[in-house]
Amino acid sequence: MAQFEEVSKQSSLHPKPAGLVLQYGTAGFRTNSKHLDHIMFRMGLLAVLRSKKTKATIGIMVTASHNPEEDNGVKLVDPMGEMLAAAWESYATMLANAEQEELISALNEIIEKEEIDKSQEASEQQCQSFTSSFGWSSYYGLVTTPQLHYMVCCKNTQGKYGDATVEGYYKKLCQAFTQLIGNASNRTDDQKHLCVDGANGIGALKLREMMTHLNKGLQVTIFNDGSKGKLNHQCGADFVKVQQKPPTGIQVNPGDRCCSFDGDADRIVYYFTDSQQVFHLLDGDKIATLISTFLKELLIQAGLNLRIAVVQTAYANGSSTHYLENTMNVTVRCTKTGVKHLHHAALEFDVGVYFEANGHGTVLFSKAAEDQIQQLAQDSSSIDDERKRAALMLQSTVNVINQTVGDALSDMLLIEAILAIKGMTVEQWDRIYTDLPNRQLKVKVSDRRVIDTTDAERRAVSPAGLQDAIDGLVKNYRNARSFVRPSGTEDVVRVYAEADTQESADALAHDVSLAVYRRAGGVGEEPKPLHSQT
Ligand SMILES: CC(=O)N[C@H]1[C@@H](OP(=O)(O)O)O[C@H](CO)[C@@H](O)[C@@H]1O
Ligand SMILES: [Mg+2]
Repeated sequence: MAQFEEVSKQSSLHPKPAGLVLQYGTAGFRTNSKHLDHIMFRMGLLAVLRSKKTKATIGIMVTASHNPEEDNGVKLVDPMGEMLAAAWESYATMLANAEQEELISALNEIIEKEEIDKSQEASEQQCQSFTSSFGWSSYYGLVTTPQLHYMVCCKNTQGKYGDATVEGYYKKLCQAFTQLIGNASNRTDDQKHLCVDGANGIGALKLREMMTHLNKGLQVTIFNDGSKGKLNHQCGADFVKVQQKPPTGIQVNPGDRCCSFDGDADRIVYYFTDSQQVFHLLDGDKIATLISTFLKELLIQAGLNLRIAVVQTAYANGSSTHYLENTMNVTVRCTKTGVKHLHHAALEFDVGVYFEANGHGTVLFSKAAEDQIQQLAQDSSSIDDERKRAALMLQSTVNVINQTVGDALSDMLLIEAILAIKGMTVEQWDRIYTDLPNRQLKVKVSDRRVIDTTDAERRAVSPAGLQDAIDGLVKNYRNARSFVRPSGTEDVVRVYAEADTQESADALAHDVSLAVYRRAGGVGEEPKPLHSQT
């Protein structure tokens, strides 16, 4: 058929480097940008098929996220703004790795398996979309990843979620924020002030745009705004979380409230240094705790009987899980690493707060929850002032949140509003519970797939004996926990350990790294005791 000839011709202009094999991982394809030309072309093809299948607009995001500048990535966004459906991830991998001459049959295989309409009319449309720059319905240029997710959802819900423009996004979020902080008593300029590390990425530019809609409800100083530093280099949310220290390029005075975005602004972590110059990190777990506590209190005040839960991964600090379950009485679920797993689990509740410890997260409200909140907020009859006020705050909270995906800008507005309403300082927030000291390490092995895990990645089922070894090591420390899993985005095995002291956490992480090295085919030098490794 004509369109396939055209695809063949075009694809030869974007050849696949010989021998290159890539996998659509946790966050799409990601590698050095030099090797991604054919991937971009082929993901355009896949997006057309996905759009045909779902009869909806599909998003394509090109981003390095939290990775170094020379890396890049591409991922597709499904109709409601969620991550690409799992079955299609394997189609993406198949298309990406097909040799030039296999590309058409790979496309045909997808078309057949998914029963995509091949009628004449559909073929003509398909042909047009295949060949005319893949038929972009909108090209948004530079936006944050969550802004794209948001706009895809707006497009496919005929504007019910909001206007499918960046302007519409700012208006919706900022209006909700302004309404929310109407509930905060008079704040000083100091209390309104926040230092933001933009990771030299798109978040810095977009925050600056958003500020013009905020009407002085928040004052920010933006560091690492991309005017000189390199993307994610010694800065950004991932650096701050993993290194447990402030980014370079930011002036932090004791007590200043600071936050870092990652390069595409879908992650956020907060931090401050105290008067002793000690650094305190408020990561995804502390954020989930702050938000879920706020929501739970409002639900009680509003008299709404809705099921609220927090979804975490095995990387969540044990103290956060303990606090949520035992002090807050909130249901906690643990899923595998990767936002799509958390998102999926959060959908099972009326109010599902999900955060990875690294600061990627959001809140999902069920249709029933939104309806009940809305009804109560609009009820002008008999409900008392407290219930009404709580319902209105819940309504604004729903609107300030980007439910499609974790969003640094939206999360930041919500956190700032909660702190303002509660009159809470960053130190008070930090004192809600104390993190268990922890350590993350990486071990290189010849094939990380030899490690298979179960129980939301908390236990290794292979290679034989590894889990027993880990269990034995954990027993040597107090309040200790450790697990290992193959990374989905890097060619390493990740080791996590926590214990009562930093020394113990470091020692346990090292012990477990050695066990992985010895039992799972470690390559290179044996892991050395800590402080020589990061
Ligand atoms: C420990 C950790 O932070 N892992 C990250 C990282 O996945 P790995 O599979 O661990 O490489 O990148 C993912 C994509 O951004 C993110 O979802 C996940 O949380
Ligand atoms: Mg990111």
